[in-house]
Amino acid sequence: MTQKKTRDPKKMSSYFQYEIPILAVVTVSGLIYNVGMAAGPYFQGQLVQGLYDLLKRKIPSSRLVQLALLYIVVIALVQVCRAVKRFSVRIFANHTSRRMRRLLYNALLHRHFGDDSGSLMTKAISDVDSCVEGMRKFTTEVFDTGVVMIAYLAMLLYYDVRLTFLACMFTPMAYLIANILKKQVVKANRAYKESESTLNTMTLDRIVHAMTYRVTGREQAVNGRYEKQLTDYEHKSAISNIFEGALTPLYDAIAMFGIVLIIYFGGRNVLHIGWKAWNLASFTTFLACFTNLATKVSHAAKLFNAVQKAQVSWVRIKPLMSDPVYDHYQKENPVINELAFDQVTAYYHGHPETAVKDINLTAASGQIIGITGEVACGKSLLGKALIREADYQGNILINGTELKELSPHAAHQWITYMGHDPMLLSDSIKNNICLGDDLDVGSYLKMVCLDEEVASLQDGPDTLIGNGGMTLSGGQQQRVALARTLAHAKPIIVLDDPFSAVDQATEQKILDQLKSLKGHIILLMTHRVDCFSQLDQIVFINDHRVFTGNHADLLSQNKDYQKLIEGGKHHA
Ligand SMILES: Nc1ncnc2c1ncn2[C@@H]1O[C@H](COP(=O)(O)OP(=O)(O)OP(=O)(O)O)[C@@H](O)[C@H]1O
Repeated sequence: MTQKKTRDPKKMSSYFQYEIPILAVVTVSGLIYNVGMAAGPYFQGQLVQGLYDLLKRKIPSSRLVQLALLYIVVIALVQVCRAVKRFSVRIFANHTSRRMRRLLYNALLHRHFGDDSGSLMTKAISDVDSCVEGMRKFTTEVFDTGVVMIAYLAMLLYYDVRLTFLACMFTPMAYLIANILKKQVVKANRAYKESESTLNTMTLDRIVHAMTYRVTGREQAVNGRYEKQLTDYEHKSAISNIFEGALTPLYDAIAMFGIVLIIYFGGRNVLHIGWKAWNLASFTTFLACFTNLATKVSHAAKLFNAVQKAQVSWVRIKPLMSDPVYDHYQKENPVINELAFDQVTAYYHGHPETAVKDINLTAASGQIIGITGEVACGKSLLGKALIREADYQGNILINGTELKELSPHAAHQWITYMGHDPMLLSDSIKNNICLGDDLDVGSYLKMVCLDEEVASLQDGPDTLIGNGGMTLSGGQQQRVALARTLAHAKPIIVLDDPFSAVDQATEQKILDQLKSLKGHIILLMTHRVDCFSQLDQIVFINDHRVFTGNHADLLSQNKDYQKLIEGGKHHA
């Protein structure tokens, strides 16, 4: 799929720039809606005046009905614009959320964050949500607060300049107080977010290491620490909520003082002893406009809170938003003709004792290579050498080019890797597979025989799977990870033990799907050797050495391989 390159993902303005067309719709509908909102007080005033005139028999009742109908039509139009605006803002937020998530997933795919990547990403995703929510509120409130306030203010000034200034004096006062309290709101929110984050980490740690803590007698100490953190979290969340919840009514109350002045001076205007000569309509319109304006002041404070919250989250995700590696990829995957290992000796960095020697293999497009051997013989090592997480001597050649001569970005165009740990995100099944791309998730679920199981879930592919995919079984987690790998498959696919948690019948079905893939070389590291007779070549690692050939030849020539196969069959 094509995705426009993010200009500077570390700048928040870039995310607005991308959505200029939809923001244009927001602007037009937002302006009509909010300027139209000022029509409400105008019509209310006219209706009050009309009612008064009707009672005094100055106008016929049909005139009032006409006015009421016109009011309904105008309000209906304004509401249509409101719906269009809200819908467009949602689209803007969805696009932005997708773009940010995509960058995060990209960072996950291409950068090493240690073993904690899954939970790091899960926290980052929740930050993206708060950040986008802040951007959405900002975009909404620019119109619903900013524009509408200008419209109301213009109306007030039109009716009585002096009274407008007098009554509106209290509005800047509310802002001033909001500004003074700003630091406290941010501080309380930051403390709350930090406490929440620590609690999340501790919860995860408590679940993951529950057994270890129990066995080593540390369970009580851990529980104690956890309870303490929970109390801290409750305390900080309460303070943060008090700041957020209590401030709005305070701003409202201050801003509403102006009403007293309007009733007094406006009353004088109606009695024709004030600054202006008003009728009932003017008084009602002025009062309604002011009340609406004052209410909007509190929205401005809300907007400020939302932006502050978004900023806290943005600061945390910003470092992850850089380097959109995806954008360096070519649109089409390159074509693989041959992958060759030529006299390769591979070993983990700084651990020559792990070396596996004599790796010689030439694989062609469309082949599946089975890699096996005893436990801890170095099967993963071969895949790790390909993604440069392990060292090697000799040559690994992709279409004749030495792997070490390729830049990390270029190398990434060639290889997709699925390791032991599925590293699933606390997100939906669909998002875990698509990682922000527009893909037909159904076809990938089918490839890994997960389509029926997912269809039976209440939300189907949109089902949320919890941290690390904990609401799924081990086999399901493995198949979601495999679907993700296949959904982003490059010409060389490395699958390290992808079937360890699935039954043999399912394994066979998935293997049939893998066999039907065109244009790939698949390296399949596995202990499960029953399918080996169906594979194109076998790499057998034994005692730090590698033997390559087809299954039948190895079986007849290599006694250790024979033993392994017999053992495998025995265990199957
Ligand atoms: N990052 C590492 N650094 C150093 N040594 C490692 C590292 N990872 C694994 N090893 C060691 O290297 C050897 C080969 O490990 P590797 O995981 O490649 O084997 P494997 O055949 O894939 O294992 P398994 O049968 O468990 O899948 C083992 O002795 C292991 O302890």
